Amino acid sequence: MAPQTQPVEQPEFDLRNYIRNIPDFPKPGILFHDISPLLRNADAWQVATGRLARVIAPWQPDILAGIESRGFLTAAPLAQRLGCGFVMLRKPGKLPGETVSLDYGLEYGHDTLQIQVDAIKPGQRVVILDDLLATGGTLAASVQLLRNVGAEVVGCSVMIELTGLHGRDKLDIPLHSLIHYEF
Ligand SMILES: O=P(O)(O)OC[C@H]1O[C@H](OP(=O)(O)OP(=O)(O)O)[C@H](O)[C@@H]1O
Ligand SMILES: Nc1ncnc2[nH]cnc12
Repeated sequence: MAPQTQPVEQPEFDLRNYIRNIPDFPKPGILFHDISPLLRNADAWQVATGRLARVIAPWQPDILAGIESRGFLTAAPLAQRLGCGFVMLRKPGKLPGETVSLDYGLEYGHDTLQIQVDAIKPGQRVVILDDLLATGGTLAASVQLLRNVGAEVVGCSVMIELTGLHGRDKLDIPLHSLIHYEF
């Protein structure tokens, strides 16, 4: 087996080359930004998580919260790397024990996220991670849900931001994104 090379962080390493853009998925008119090629390329994944770690570390979080399901992909390994705890924000009916829920509006319809009531100790500093910011409804609801259980939400980070949907306008905390598309 060839020795594993240490991926070097190069500013010119363009993560967009590892995002596959698929028209009309899951519905006509949606351009789906698929992160699967990035996840399966060891160098691209190292570069992406390294860049995320450098942004998140100065926020000095105690906890990284991942939004089901693609938010788990970055939140769990980064929590381990940064010495933080990892907390799950899940879709309804998945978490055992006492939970707190928040309903939020989507472009069409609504959705719900849940957290375990004892997931956060009062005042713990939390950074929220997800794969993608579109309308911002999911992240804005996550901020509120975490505040409802006592968190101090100090920032959020996504791999992809769709700037044309102005999701960041729904947030009152710093948002960092690695890659931008208009839609
Ligand atoms: O900014 P918004 O308009 O709220 O949309 C962004 C959300 O949509 C996707 O989640 P999805 O519900 O598809 O879940 P998944 O990660 O389980 O595929 C994505 O992973 C974000 O969580
Ligand atoms: N355009 C998009 N691509 C990938 N995931 C999404 N989640 C919401 N909108 C999305």
